[in-house]
Amino acid sequence: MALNKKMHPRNPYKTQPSFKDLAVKNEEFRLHATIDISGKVSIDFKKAETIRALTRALLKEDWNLDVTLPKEYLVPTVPLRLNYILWIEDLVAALKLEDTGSPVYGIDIGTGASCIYPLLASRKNGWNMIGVEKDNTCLNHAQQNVLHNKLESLVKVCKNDGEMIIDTSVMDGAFEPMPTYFHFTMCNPPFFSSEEELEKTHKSRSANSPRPPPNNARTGSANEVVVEGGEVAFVHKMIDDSQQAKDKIRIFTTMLGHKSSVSKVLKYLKEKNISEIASTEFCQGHTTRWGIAWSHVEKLTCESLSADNFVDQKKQKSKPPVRHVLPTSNCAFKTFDSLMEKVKILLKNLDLQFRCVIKDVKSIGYQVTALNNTWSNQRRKRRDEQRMIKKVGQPSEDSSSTKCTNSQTEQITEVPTSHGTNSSTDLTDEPPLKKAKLTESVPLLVFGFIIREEETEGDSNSYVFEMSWLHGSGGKDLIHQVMQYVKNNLK
Ligand SMILES: C[S@@+](CC[C@H](N)C(=O)[O-])C[C@H]1O[C@@H](n2cnc3c(N)ncnc32)[C@H](O)[C@@H]1O
Repeated sequence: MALNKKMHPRNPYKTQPSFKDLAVKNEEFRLHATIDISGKVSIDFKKAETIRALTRALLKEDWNLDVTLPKEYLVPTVPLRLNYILWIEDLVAALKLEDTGSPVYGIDIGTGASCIYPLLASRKNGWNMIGVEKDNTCLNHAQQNVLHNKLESLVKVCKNDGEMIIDTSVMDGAFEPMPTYFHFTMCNPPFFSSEEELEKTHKSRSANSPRPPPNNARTGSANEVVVEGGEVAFVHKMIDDSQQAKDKIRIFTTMLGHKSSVSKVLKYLKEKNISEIASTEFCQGHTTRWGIAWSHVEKLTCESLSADNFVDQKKQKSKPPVRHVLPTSNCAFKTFDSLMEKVKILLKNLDLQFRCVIKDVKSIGYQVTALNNTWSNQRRKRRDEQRMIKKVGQPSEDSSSTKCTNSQTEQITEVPTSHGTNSSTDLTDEPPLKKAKLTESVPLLVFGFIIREEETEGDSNSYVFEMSWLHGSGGKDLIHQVMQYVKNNLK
């Protein structure tokens, strides 16, 4: 799996998984792995069985999902599926749909035999998902996969046998209580218009094509990947259907398999007077896919949903993250858990909204939102505060600006934060996200913040901090300031 740097910043497979570790942990995968004389473990991506074993192993070992992938059916690649889910996380977060306090509800159109998107989205984020499927065999397998992984309270599988691709009747009674609306739809549509096109695409890339032959074995039945008119016709129909579903679903999204389809779909959205549009690329290894999102919510003024802005966002994302490496030997926090407690205190002190998006034993990733700049001029604010204390003889009521030095953080655990009722004595609780209307102004800064412990040569490990700008009115340079604040307060 040649993975590249253009993956979503929070995609855990940005760093190629160790096949050696996977082979040690997972017996089924081990049977497909070979080890060379230098001890390097590799696999043959041209064999469908091997791809299947790899996907099953990653789902099992990284996501605790035991998924049956029937022969002759599409084998989903996990890094790509995550790239799509992570993008939806960004859309949901940037639109503040989550902030209404209700759980997230989504619909996966054409969920396939694996039911991969609902399983991953519910396991990873606790989202409530409906997987819709037309093909009976896929439907049965999808249902079994949900039951086998005990996710039936979060994932419902529904048959679609009507003409509509987006049919809101699947929402009726799926969840109790019924949500007022669903947050999003997602779809990996059949890409091809005929079996000939499918064959041609595959062959043209293997013989005299200037493009290199596909690295991976082809998987999937014609039923799954072929539809009349191909993906463009399928998505156009989905756009038409979305008009009728606009009161019940906030964002509609789809993946596209051909670059040439992107401009056609964007043009169609414009023709339908849909102005709230976003697009992105999903990059993983040698394969690129495209994502399109649209919304019918009127006056949905969120810059992350505008196509132009999204292009900028993409450019920003491809820039390397701001990084800080701190050897554990130079750090007061000797365990990863104690460091994380400290980081959370720092984020809370700055009044930043944050939610965990990836978690592992030695790594954690947050999406962080700043509505205001609370990190600049901390020293001056502290001096003013001290002067006030001396003058009045007691701390001022707004003590939030005094919460930033190491010496004070231990007391902070007893001090109510400016979230009002949220006294942060329990540091494991993340602050609740503030309620916001969809039309509320754009945040100053939204960034991904990954902290992990890395093995380094010698006696001590290092803590690595990475901040990746996502969007926000203040521009990307602000993350340097936030990183500086974190550095200053971790000494
Ligand atoms: C390319 S596969 C995607 C499977 C899975 N979501 C994945 O990403 O691996 C497309 C799926 O959509 C299903 N499908 C095609 N038309 C559909 C429709 N109108 N409604 C629901 N599912 C449909 C196919 O049966 C197939 O399982």
